[in-house]
Amino acid sequence: MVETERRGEQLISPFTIRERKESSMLTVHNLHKSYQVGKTTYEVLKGVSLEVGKGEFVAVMGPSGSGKTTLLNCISCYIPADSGEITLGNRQLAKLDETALASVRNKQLGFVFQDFLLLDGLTVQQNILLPAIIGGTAGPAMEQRADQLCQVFGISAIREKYPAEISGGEKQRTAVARALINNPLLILADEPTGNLDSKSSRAVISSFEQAKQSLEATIFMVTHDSFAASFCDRVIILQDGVVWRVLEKGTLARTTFQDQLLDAIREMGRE
Ligand SMILES: Nc1ncnc2c1ncn2[C@@H]1O[C@H](COP(=O)(O)OP(=O)(O)OP(=O)(O)O)[C@@H](O)[C@H]1O
Repeated sequence: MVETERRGEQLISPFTIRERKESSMLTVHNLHKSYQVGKTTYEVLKGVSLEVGKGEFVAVMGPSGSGKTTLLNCISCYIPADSGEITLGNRQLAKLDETALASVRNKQLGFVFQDFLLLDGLTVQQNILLPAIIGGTAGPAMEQRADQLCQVFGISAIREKYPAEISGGEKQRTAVARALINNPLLILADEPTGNLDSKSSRAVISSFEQAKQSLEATIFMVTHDSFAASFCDRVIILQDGVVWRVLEKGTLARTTFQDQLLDAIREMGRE
């Protein structure tokens, strides 16, 4: 019998997820995660299943406390899930030891954080090379890749400058270039437009679009921002630790897709 689970209005079949695995960069299957606070156990992820295909730009939205950051932290290998499967490329994360997980974090994942976390004492080029330096792969080939990334993101002219000497938009593009230096399987972005005005948010999203188009990057972004999410191929909405709905952009205009997202969020609030 084919096992299915009803999550809000969405019917999820584990077999649908497995069938699509061939082109998947990330597969999350029936993920559970609880936190223990004193004697109380809080179940935060209650069976999350989702899939991100190679070259897709996917957002996760949902109300505060719905489990978005917890999900991201499990995928990032920062916290262990209680049960379920996370597969990155063709590797199941639960089967890896600490050393292998550290290597996945450094070489196969790229991170973009809300405040970008550039190191003030390093130039733009050195910041971009940082994951390669940490991973022990820095050298002429990586320096060449850093130069290529600077070209892709239009920051070649400022590569010898320090973060204090460049604009906010240039910092954001540097952070996205850094996330791509190791040619990761997946970029994980946690509220990358969270503290930004609309012009700077657009700059971040343009960097992701550029990464997707020029470098076939796969991007998984947690956001509260329907404007940022409306540029994505797909938006996964979490509610109370489960996938409530998945919206596909398809051929819709960005503004129409954003309206659909806002309608869905309003509908969720009425339930
Ligand atoms: N380390 C922890 N220990 C105990 N409870 C936690 C811990 N981290 C998160 N939680 C709880 O788990 C729930 C989900 O948190 P999470 O940060 O994943 O939600 P979120 O959807 O990212 O929220 P937000 O949009 O506000 O960032 C919340 O109720 C939170 O208080």
